Amino acid sequence: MDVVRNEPLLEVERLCVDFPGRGFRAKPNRVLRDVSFVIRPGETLGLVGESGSGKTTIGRAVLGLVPVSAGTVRFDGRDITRAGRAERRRLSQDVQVVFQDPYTSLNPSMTIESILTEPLTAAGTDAQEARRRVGALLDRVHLPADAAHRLPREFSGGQRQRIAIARAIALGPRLIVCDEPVSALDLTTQARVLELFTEIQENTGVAYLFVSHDLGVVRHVSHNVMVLYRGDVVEHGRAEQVTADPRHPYTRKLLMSAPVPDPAAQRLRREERRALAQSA
Ligand SMILES: Nc1ncnc2c1ncn2[C@@H]1O[C@H](COP(=O)(O)OP(=O)(O)OP(=O)(O)O)[C@@H](O)[C@H]1O
Repeated sequence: MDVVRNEPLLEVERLCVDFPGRGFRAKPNRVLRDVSFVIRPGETLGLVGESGSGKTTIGRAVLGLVPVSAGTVRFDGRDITRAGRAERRRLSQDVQVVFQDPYTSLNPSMTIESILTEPLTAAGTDAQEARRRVGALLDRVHLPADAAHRLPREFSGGQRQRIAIARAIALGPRLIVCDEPVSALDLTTQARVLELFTEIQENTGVAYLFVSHDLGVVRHVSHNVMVLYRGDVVEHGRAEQVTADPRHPYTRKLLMSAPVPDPAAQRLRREERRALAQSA
């Protein structure tokens, strides 16, 4: 993928996040240490690492959902680390999120039309105009117009994730934090939803911070990849470089555990894993 060269949209510099330690007088637990990266308009940064490495916390820090202990998060040149409620509301038009679980991220009692008009009316769009835009939003995620009057439970996991994507793009954001957006889906559905993310990016120029534990998924959609291990960045570079020529042993391990449908490639991986285990 060609990286769009431009001024940074999101600049995270030496970000540190602490959570309170467990127990009386316990020291705070530092879960992110000096994390720095840049995302330019139209670009995707894939963030990978095993469970507990701090991926979600980075996304939450960008969304202003966790307090930042040190460092800065700049969006469009402005430090948003300590943005107040009014600025956060303004930012919510520019920065949106798609969560992992398509079964819990949509309100089960709301029709798809209500789910999609909610962000629009909250941002001041007239209710009639908001309803008018629903058909176009559904079309952009390849769902039929009659989906508008149905409830989330009538849709499959992949279709629900399409609805969540339609909601995320309703306000024309410039950045979407995608937190494990395909992890709950089967492999075929994953591939289709990843294709949709790419198509939307090509059509709108939106940037993604794409969080996943699966390097195999991340390399399909990312221009750059950052690998996180226990709160530290251990590798950061162009997606092709990180996946073809990983520098860090942890990245190599992640790469070898990524599922591949091709049996010959899987055999090769098994052999590589065995060789690596013997040399360790
Ligand atoms: N609200 C919180 N309070 C205390 N500790 C937290 C909180 N949220 C996360 N943590 C801790 O911070 C660390 C990083 O968690 P985070 O959810 O960012 O990891 P992750 O890489 O996204 O993992 P997963 O893939 O399992 O979601 C973990 O040790 C976790 O237990």
